[in-house]
Amino acid sequence: MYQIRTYNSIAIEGLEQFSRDKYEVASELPQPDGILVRSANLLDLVFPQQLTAVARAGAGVNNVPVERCTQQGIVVFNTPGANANAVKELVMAGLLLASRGIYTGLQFTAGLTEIDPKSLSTVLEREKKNFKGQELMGKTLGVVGLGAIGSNVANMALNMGMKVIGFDPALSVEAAWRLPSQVQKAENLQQLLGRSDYITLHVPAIPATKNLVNQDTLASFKTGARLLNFSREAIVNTDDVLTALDQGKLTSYVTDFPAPSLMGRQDVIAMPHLGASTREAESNCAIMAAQQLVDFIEHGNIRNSVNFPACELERTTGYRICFANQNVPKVLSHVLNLLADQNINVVEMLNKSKDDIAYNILDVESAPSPVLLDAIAHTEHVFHMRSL
Ligand SMILES: NC(=O)c1ccc[n+]([C@@H]2O[C@H](COP(=O)([O-])OP(=O)(O)OC[C@H]3O[C@@H](n4cnc5c(N)ncnc54)[C@H](O)[C@@H]3O)[C@@H](O)[C@H]2O)c1
Ligand SMILES: O=C(O)CC[C@@H](O)C(=O)O
Repeated sequence: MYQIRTYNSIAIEGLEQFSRDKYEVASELPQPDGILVRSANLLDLVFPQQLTAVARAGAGVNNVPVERCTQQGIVVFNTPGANANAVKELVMAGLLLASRGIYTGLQFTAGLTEIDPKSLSTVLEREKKNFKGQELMGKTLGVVGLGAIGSNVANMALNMGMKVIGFDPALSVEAAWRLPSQVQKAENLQQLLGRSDYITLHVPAIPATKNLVNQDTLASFKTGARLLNFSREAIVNTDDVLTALDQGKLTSYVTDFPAPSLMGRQDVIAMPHLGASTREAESNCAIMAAQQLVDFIEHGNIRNSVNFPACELERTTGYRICFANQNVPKVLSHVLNLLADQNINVVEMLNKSKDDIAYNILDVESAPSPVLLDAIAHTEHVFHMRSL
């Protein structure tokens, strides 16, 4: 039996991907083969010896120690795009909340519980001037990060009659194809910031994006701009945003990742990390993460890993050897020689690399002996090996 340890509540549709005759799935398992996680912080977790994979049911992997996983031969998966629509829809709500007096207006009407019913309509009509807003149509939205979410947001904004300008220095070819041609491409971040009435952030939390919005970049914002952060808290310097709000440089800040100092302000719309909290997104992410785990644990196939190369081979024989090694010459040829020395024929093989890591799947005609497997596992530069 394989063991899968869950670190958050995972949608049932995902858990159903693990057949009961092969898997034990629970939140308390000491020696898991795989981990399934959403936002739980694994940064300080000591990984058990036999752990081979961590699957993040979601996009951001800043809660997983990816580099340490790589060093230990642990494959980290995420689920690109699986919750993008859910986030896009909440960004749409965020744009409206930043534009109209919805939030303050709701607070006002909710406070009218004691009012004389006969005067209600008079009071509402008299006070509504306090909650006047502006329309989105014709305004410019700056989208920072044009991946799965950013490109969806760009599309949605165009459909709402906004102009859209985008910035993404590492846009993938796939994401570029998804992007509507009407999205203007900013040459740099400053150009985007200077032209946008609304700015929405859709970048990963990585060292390069830490404090992306800070005192200096805020200086490039249009006076009165509105900022939306559905990415991560670390991307924005909260103190600098508070100063910009106090000085009127920013009109409002909508965030799914509020810091304590933002609470209770009328110009901050703070949400409790709700971006991916829809039935559909939770189900999509859980199914995708679970299927990727199963395919890796049972067949060694790698799809949507953030630290290992994509490597998928349909099974051609009953004996499969998978191994990972530092991406240096002669490792694969050495392993092939070991197999040849034992008269083991390779029927199909795939070798892929990503940065410093190479990963190999070898389908062989006959069963490799434990001694041979041991020799492969101890080949110089090989740091992970499984016989499946
Ligand atoms: N609020 C939520 O619940 C929620 C849900 C999903 C994702 N997220 C966050 O949103 C982030 C983006 O998600 P995604 O699915 O669009 O990921 P993605 O990988 O598809 O897109 C991220 C894009 O950001 C770009 N990028 C990286 N650094 C950049 C920089 N300095 N400037 C501009 N662009 C840059 C990348 O090239 C990529 O195209 C995630 O990493 C996660 O932190 C939040
Ligand atoms: O699991 C969640 O609720 C949030 C996931 C989200 O932050 C992500 O990065 O995909």
